[in-house]
Amino acid sequence: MNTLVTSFCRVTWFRKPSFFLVNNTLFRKMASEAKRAKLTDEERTGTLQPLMDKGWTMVQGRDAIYKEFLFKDFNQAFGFMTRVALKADKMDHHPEWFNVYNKVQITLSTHDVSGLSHRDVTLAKFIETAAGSAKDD
Ligand SMILES: C[C@H](O)[C@H](O)[C@H]1CNC2=NC(N)=NC(=O)C2=N1
Repeated sequence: MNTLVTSFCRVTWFRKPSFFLVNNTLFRKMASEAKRAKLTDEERTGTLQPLMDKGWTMVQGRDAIYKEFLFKDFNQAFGFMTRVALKADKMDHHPEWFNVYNKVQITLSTHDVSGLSHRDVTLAKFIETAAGSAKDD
């Protein structure tokens, strides 16, 4: 725990769980709840379109996104899944996925709000990067 005190403000930062107090107002928790709130219509246009351009599609009958990834072999696919799994656990946000040999099918949605949230967008962006680097394995 770290505390910074100036004449007008007192900031206390807790490492685990990571949140901070500014003049006794709890911040990180609010930010974390906002990340798990359902995306608004305005947020969807800005954040989902770049993912759709990369091949993500909306799941029929569900507020969720989906993409299939193909790799050279199982080794490459599993390397990719390992990177994603570590990130997902750090975020406390887990994908629904299915793997056979070199194929990984991924559905992202936020179960707590029964729909898409900022966490899905963050994880999808990470997945795109991880898929790119897995091809170098
Ligand atoms: C208790 C725990 O924080 C929740 O169950 C987390 C775990 N991982 C999760 N993953 C996903 N995709 N959606 C969630 O709402 C979610 N919630």
